[in-house]
Amino acid sequence: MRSAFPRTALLSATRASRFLPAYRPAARFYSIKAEAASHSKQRPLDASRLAVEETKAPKELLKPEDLVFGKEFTDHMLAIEWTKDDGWLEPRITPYQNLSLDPATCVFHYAFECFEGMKAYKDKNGDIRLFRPDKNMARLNKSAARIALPTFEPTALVELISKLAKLDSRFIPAQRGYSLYLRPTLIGTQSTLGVGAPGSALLYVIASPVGPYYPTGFKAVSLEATNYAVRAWPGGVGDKKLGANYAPCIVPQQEAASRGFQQNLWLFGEEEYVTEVGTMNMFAAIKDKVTGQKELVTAPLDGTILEGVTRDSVLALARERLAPEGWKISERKYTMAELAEASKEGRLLEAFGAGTAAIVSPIRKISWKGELVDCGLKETEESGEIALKIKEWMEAIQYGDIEHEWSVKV
Ligand SMILES: Cc1ncc(COP(=O)(O)O)c(C=O)c1O
Repeated sequence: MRSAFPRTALLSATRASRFLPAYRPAARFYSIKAEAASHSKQRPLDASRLAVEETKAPKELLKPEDLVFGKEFTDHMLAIEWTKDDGWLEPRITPYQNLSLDPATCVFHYAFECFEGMKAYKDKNGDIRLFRPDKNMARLNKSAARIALPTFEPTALVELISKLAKLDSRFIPAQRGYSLYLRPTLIGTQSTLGVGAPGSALLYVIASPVGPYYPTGFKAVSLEATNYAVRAWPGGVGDKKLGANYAPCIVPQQEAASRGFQQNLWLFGEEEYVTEVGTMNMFAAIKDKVTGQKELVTAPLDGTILEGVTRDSVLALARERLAPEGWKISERKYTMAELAEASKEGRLLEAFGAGTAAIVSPIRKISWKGELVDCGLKETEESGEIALKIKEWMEAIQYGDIEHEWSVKV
């Protein structure tokens, strides 16, 4: 494979000797003394210090149609250690490899972990593009700050991720619908059972080539509204992308699946506000009972939903392109009862989830309190008009068919 890097960026022999078969975080050398040390010497994340060790055993590429989400990983990974004493150490791109962590490492005990999900796309000229990476960086920093992990310079991490995406670009099939899913992950690595702010951390990024979410076109999903468990609450951490938010969601998801529903819909409070669909933000297109005004509505950022990058993009595109056609675009609280009433009266035009993985995921029915709320699709339809339009608009930007400030060529 041709190097995407100038020779000068390659590791010198002495630096290379620091590479062990697995990462051995500086955490194990972290001492109590370090805790008392001043923060003044902390170095910021600096992309210019990147050291690259290219793999000597490039993986065989799978056929695009055989890709399964999150199962295959590229040849390389990016890793940057942080210590309270020194700040961010030298970023490294190395062959994809195991981590080596002490069993007492705080991430395993107290869930010092946050992550991001973002994608790199190959455009028609073969150039690699990231979609709104600044948004993912901002969210990762917010998540990190909430759980006492270090924050970083967003532009430096985008630069480093860009280098990883470029180096492993052969893994991104050129066909439409394919992309490279990037998973920046930040963990506390201090080895201690004491509960406190980690004195060391590891920020790493792995990359997984992925195919279209709906290889044969949209397939509308049916949901089960969950009102016996709560995903997030005001003042909690449901608006941060912490690993700890995800494991508790699996049982309600399994419950929904056991009754034949593909996803669960998270409701909140006695009012049963609609919040999120599984791991997507939720949108509904409703006609007003009195005025007939068409409204695209999604829950507000009140701490009970994740601040989705797709949600923000859908809102921006809708405000730009649907509002002039007479649509009202709203971020407001709405309830399951409101959806059920609109459905009964034929005013629920369509509903869909929105997230990085699928862009939009049309919804056919929602099971709620023993009734099936119809979300406006005809038997023969798998998507409503708005969801379809939004998917097309988003893809045109992501794949660089049109130049747009959201699509960052690396
Ligand atoms: C809980 C939750 N909500 C919403 C989203 C959608 O966010 P985004 O559009 O940034 O992918 C995700 C996906 O990451 C999620 O995990």
